[in-house]
Amino acid sequence: MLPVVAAALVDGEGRVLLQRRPPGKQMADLWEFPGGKIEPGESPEAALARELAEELAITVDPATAIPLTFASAALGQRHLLLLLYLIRDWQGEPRPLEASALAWVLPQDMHALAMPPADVPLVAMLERLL
Ligand SMILES: Nc1nc2c([nH]c(=O)n2[C@H]2C[C@H](O)[C@@H](COP(=O)(O)OP(=O)(O)OP(=O)(O)O)O2)c(=O)[nH]1
Repeated sequence: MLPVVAAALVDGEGRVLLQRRPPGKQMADLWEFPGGKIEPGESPEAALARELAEELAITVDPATAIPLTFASAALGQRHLLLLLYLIRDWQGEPRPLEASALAWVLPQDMHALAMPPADVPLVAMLERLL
């Protein structure tokens, strides 16, 4: 089992921040929610704050991360459990420290982007929940 946390960072217009996976990585060039693997002993919220600092150079208070929904999907030989959190407050302007690009996208417009298979039901949930 691969536990992963990811963030739906939402701006005042209801757009969500996506990042593009860089070339050379697994699932290169797909658009994903910022986040990553939970390390042993780490809480999901702490992992999320750490990943957002590493990937976007923003500061998030783990206590303000709101559990939104999750995805459960096969990923090669492993099984991905992706916990998606809603984040409305952060400090700093997101910068693509690891991604090849960032984009603010309305959930309804995400269908036009190539995203990991596990993210497809998450997009449908965002359309209903945001
Ligand atoms: N962050 C993120 N990961 C996703 C999404 N959808 C999805 O299937 N994943 C997968 C891709 C990766 O296998 C895993 C996330 O872990 P990661 O981002 O730390 O993995 P990675 O391969 O990019 O990095 P690494 O092994 O070099 O540390 O979850 C998503 O929307 N956001």
